[in-house]
Amino acid sequence: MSDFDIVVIGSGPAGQKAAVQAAKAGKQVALIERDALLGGACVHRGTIPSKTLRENALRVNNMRKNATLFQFKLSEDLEMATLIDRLDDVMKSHDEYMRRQIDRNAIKRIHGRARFLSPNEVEVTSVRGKKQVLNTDYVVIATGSFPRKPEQVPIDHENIFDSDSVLSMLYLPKSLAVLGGGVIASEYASIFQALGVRVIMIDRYPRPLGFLDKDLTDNFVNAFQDMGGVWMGNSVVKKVCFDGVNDVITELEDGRTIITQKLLCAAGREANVKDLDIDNAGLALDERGVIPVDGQLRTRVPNIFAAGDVIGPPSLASASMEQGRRAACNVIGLEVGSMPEMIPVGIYGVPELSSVGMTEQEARKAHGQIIVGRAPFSEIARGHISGNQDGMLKLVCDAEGRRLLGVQIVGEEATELIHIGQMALLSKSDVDIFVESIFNFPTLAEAYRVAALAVIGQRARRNSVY
Ligand SMILES: Cc1cc2nc3c(=O)[nH]c(=O)nc-3n(C[C@H](O)[C@H](O)[C@H](O)COP(=O)(O)OP(=O)(O)OC[C@H]3O[C@@H](n4cnc5c(N)ncnc54)[C@H](O)[C@@H]3O)c2cc1C
Ligand SMILES: NC(=O)c1ccc[n+]([C@@H]2O[C@H](COP(=O)([O-])OP(=O)(O)OC[C@H]3O[C@@H](n4cnc5c(N)ncnc54)[C@H](O)[C@@H]3O)[C@@H](O)[C@H]2O)c1
Repeated sequence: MSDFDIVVIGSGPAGQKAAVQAAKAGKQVALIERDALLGGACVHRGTIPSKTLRENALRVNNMRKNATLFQFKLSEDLEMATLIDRLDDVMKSHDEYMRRQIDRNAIKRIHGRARFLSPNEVEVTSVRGKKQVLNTDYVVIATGSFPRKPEQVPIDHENIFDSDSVLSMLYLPKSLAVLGGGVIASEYASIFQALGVRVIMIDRYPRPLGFLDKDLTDNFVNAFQDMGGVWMGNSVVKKVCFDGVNDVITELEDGRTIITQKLLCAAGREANVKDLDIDNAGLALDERGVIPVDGQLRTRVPNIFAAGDVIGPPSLASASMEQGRRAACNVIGLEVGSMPEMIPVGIYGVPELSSVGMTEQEARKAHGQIIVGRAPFSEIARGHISGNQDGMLKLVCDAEGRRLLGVQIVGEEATELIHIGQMALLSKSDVDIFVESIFNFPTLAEAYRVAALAVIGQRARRNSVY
């Protein structure tokens, strides 16, 4: 007899949803978390902390933009704690809500470090060193990821930080080098720049966020540079060191040297299996360094499933939650099919960026001729009212100008607005739906209508030519 039907390791977005789904189906579930608080990287070191800092950065940015209305200057030596003042409350309320949810679903919550003894036995060691062994029919691994530490970057969490420690800085620095041009780097670089820090972003690629539509990344780089930030593309970091006094020295492979007060290293993440002894369960990482799974999220060991960052991209809280839920459904035998292919991306930089479906470049490659309609927020009444005129929404359509292929948005509310386009894409609607439907006014959603009219105008011109 097993102690549990399912043992879930990790209480981040993937583990939480897996445990709740399995318990709701009447299974005996244990959720193991090594941290004192529930929620994983998403709540404690990632999504929620960075977005809390961003809220204050947006306030500062808005004050600066409205300098004629307010006499505004950030105080010298501003403590980071002031800038993330709401974070403790946000994290505690999240932990409380998760605890209540776990308890009311009769999930056994166990705090301790889990490791496999065999495919059906998980040993948990508490902080006091007490060990217990859980026998289980199934396991869902949801242990997430941790920041990659490149050899040449000696992260000391005092001068040279990673994304786990960057918010533990005591004071807002005067200058910051950000190593990386991915999502974490772009979010933090633009947030700190909006707060008035002199930020230099360094990446080996020519532009940041290379997977996004070029219009969006151009807009992001321009906005970052307009705030005073420096983007250094095509630059490989060779060595980083603290000078022992005040500054961090970053040497590039081309011989250039950058001196800043602090450095944030955001050079990717690695699957977190350090303590799990996965080989005892018959598992191994693949060549990408993640736990490989099939379309049902099952590993090569039949009773073990995995979900979230530990299985690799897209490495998003949003996708991890759904993977967790689906992993549990597959364990139980509830029909859920495979994961949706169309996953939106939301980047909470300053400005905000969001994308779903094809970029303009991908669509041109796949379809040759396409029609693109743009709506600058400066042409939208709500943009004028709220002072959000810097954004843009772009609809990417097929050559006929009918079928929607993708939606790309930059500017405030981009991550919310994208879902309208996502629903249109999923329901395979023609672009005309945005013109034939009536939206609330004034809203930024009007941008869909304006961009659709631009597409329909080009379609009409094209048809009259042919
Ligand atoms: C700075 C930053 C910002 C981000 N912003 C966003 C965003 O805006 N939107 C978005 O969708 N995604 C965002 N992400 C990504 C998101 O945080 C992750 O995709 C998500 O947290 C992954 O969820 P998970 O459940 O797989 O793992 P995690 O959230 O990493 O949780 C894993 C849990 O497992 C526990 N654990 C690990 N090993 C063991 C063990 N041996 N025993 C017991 N417990 C263990 C850990 O303590 C942890 O609590 C961001 C990430 C970072 C770093
Ligand atoms: N809003 C969101 O959805 C959100 C926010 C943050 C993080 N995340 C997730 O977290 C994951 C990790 O993000 P990340 O930004 O750390 O990783 P990443 O892999 O996206 O980017 C790392 C970057 O570092 C650069 N780099 C590495 N070593 C270098 C060197 N020596 N010199 C110059 N450049 C170097 C790489 O070229 C790359 O562009 C992402 O996959 C993302 O899905 C999502």
